[in-house]
Order: sequence, then C-alpha cells, then structure tokens
Amino acid sequence: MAHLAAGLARRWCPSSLQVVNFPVVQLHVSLRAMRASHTEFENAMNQVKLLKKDPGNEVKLKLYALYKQATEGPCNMPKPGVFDLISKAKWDAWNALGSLPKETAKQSYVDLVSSLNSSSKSSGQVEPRADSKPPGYETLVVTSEDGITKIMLNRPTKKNAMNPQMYHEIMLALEAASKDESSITVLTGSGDYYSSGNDLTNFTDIPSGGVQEKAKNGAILLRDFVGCFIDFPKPLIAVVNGPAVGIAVTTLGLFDAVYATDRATFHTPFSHLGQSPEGCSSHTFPRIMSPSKATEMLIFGKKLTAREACAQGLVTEVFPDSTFQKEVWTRLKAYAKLPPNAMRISKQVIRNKEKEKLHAINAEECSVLQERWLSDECMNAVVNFLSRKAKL
Ligand SMILES: CCCCCCCCCC/C=C\CC(=O)SCCNC(=O)CCNC(=O)[C@H](O)C(C)(C)COP(=O)(O)OP(=O)(O)OC[C@H]1O[C@@H](n2cnc3c(N)ncnc32)[C@H](O)[C@@H]1OP(=O)(O)O
Repeated sequence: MAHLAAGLARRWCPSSLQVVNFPVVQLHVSLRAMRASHTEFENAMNQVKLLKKDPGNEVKLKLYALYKQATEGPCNMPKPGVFDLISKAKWDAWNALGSLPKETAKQSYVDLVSSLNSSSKSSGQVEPRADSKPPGYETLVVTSEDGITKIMLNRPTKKNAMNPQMYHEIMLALEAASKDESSITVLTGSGDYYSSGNDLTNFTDIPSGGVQEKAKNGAILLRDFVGCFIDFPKPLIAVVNGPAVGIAVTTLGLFDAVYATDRATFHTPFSHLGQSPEGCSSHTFPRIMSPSKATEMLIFGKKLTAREACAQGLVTEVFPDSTFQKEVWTRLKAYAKLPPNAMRISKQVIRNKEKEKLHAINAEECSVLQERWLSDECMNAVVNFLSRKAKL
C-alpha cells in the first residue's frame, strides 16, 4: 500500500494556510478512552482513497496530521521555510497536535474518516445526471425582480474575498444577466464588506505544473474576468455596502454607476502585495481622478473614504449607512423602469469607442501581473498575510 501521507502530499495539496492552526478540540477527539484497532486504522486509510467527494483542504490537513501523529508521534520534522507554503501548512497541522497520544490520534483518524464516509453516503444517494441543470451558485446569491438582476457576493465570513469559484460564477452570472429580461444589473456584497478583493489563499494551491503554470492560469482567469465587465452590455451598477479592496475597487472604473454607504472605504494595496494594477485601473483611474490621485491609490495604496472616493469621481453618490439600502433600491427600481433598449444603446454609445483599448490594457496588465506573482515581493506579502503577520 502506498504510503498515505505521501499520497496526501501528492494528491491533496492544501490550498489554504488558514487551516493550519486548528485547535486540537476541533478534531472531535473523543473523551472516551477509545482505542482503534490496527485493522480499523488500516481500513480507514483505505477508505480515504475511495472517497467520492474531495473533502476539502482543511479536512485533508487534519487527516494528514492525524496520520503522522498516529504513526510517528509528535511532529519531529524541521520547520519548512516560509516559501514552501504546502510543506509549511502540513508541518503546522501536525505540529498543532502537540503531544496528542498516538492511540488517540489513531482513533480520531478513524472517527474522522467514518464521518466523511457517512456524509458522502447521505449526500451521494442522488447522483446528479450528466445532462442535468447545473446547481445554484455557491459563492453568489443571484435574484431578479423589478427589472433588476442582483448579483450578491456571498462569502461574508471571508469578507467576500474572490476565490476562483467566485470569479467563474461572477462571469456566468454576468453572462446570464446580459441575456435576461432585466434592464439593469447590480453587483453588491453580503455582510459587512463589499469585497476584500482577491482571495489571498488563491496563491497557495499550486498545481503539478508549478507556480509558473499557476501564474499563467491566474492571468488568463483575470483577463477573462475583467473582459466580462468591459463587454457587459446593460447598465451595471455597484451597490457598495461596505469596504472594498483590490480588484473589487479597480473594477468599479468599469461600472456605469457606483453607490456607496458612508461606511465604505476603497483601497488597492498592490505595492504592499508586490503586485501591480489590474481591472483596467491603470487607464481608468488616472482618467477618473487625475494621474496624481490615481498614483496615491494605485502605487501608494492610499485608502479613500466613501466621501473622498466620491469627490474623486470613483463613486457616484454616498448615502448614510442607516438609509443606504432603502434609498439606493428605491432609486434603482425607478431607473429600471426606463426603456431598456434606450439604456442599452446609450451605454454602447458611451462605452464602445473605448472597448478595444480597454481589452488591450487588460491584457497588458494581466501579463505584467503574471510576472509579479512570481516575485519574492509578492510571495513574501502573501505569506505575511496568511501567517497573520499583516493586514492590508
Ligand atoms: C498566482 C495565481 C493567482 C491567481 C489569482 C487569480 C486572479 C486574481 C487577480 C487579482 C489580483 C489582485 C487584486 C487584489 O484584489 S489585491 C487585494 C487582496 N486583498 C487583500 O489584500 C485584503 C486582505 N485582507 C485583509 O487585509 C483583512 O482581512 C481585511 C479585509 C482588512 C479585514 O480585516 P478584519 O480584521 O475585519 O477581518 P479578518 O479577520 O482579517 O477577515 C475575516 C476572515 O476573512 C479572511 N479574509 C479576508 N480577506 C481575505 C482575502 N483577501 N483573502 C483571503 N482571506 C481573506 C480572513 O483571513 C479571515 O479568515 P479566518 O476567519 O481567519 O479564516
């Protein structure tokens, strides 16, 4: 039997360093003095290989840590370097088990696998048909009423950080909204943030092709994502319900109107992250707010309040937080009653001249970023955030 730990390392690379500090109590260590037999442990190891559903990185790290603890005892490896993100996540997970006895780790491993098996059985009873409609969005809530399609970012516990799934789902939702009956489309966030921008754990899930491949795929994803905003044919409105960071700010330059609560802030900490502007902001921001104000935001990472962003032209109007939702939606419902074709055609007249240029700028920004993602400056900044040394 192939060594499970090695298998985990090869097949199940952790994509998130946030999972590394899970407390031992989360491992469902039974308070009963249980002892898993050797056979039960072996069976559990075999069952792991047969799991139909990927249990997610957090669980994979737990399995890895428990396996190592059960077979080798407390963590005995030297701590990997900060740039070796995957090995470090695994090391942290194992090390977090401290002096947990081997037998307890073995039992916890068996319990964990058994809970995975039962949940995959209960959810796996109805196999989706290959030709069935795709299930609903996982990272968005999309609704359509009163002539408005509302796309709400829905990862509030992560401040609506954008992971690959969210990037893809936003593209799908925009594509659907461009063809539906609604006359305007709104992007907003759930919870207290509009969005904290790119999910920084996106940098940790390294494919077999290595970081070069990751960066190349990231650049393609980003180019396609921003391209959807450039090409969106109907009035596109941002309802900025709270702070916005990074790509959630830069893409605002491609919206037709931006309404913000007075609680919102706007910042693009690209230099802090060893990165460079995207979302066509290298072109739109100097035009919207003057080159020197754009420099303060895009190069120095200056954070603007909603009122400052409004004064600079990035935000259309600011509302008191207490009346924000009511006032904005009342206004949008009135706008949505305007003749949809006239609005669409007016948008074309206003935007079409720039489209080609924006696509070229988008491509250039993505290719510069692709290089930046491979830089030490970028890696260092991401590691600092993920190891909780820095907030931006
Ligand atoms: C190499 C290939 C890459 C592939 C990329 C694909 C294309 C992407 C292109 C875009 C590139 C860059 C543009 C950007 O968007 S740069 C900006 C990135 N964002 C940030 O730097 C913000 C980081 N977050 C913070 O500084 C803080 O979290 C906060 C937003 C100021 C909020 O602070 P808080 O104290 O109020 O809350 P906090 O406890 O930190 O957060 C709650 C949980 O949410 C998690 N979280 C928040 N933001 C992010 C994020 N951007 N990425 C990942 N996780 C985030 C945070 O970790 C907490 O999680 P947990 O509760 O600890 O599990």
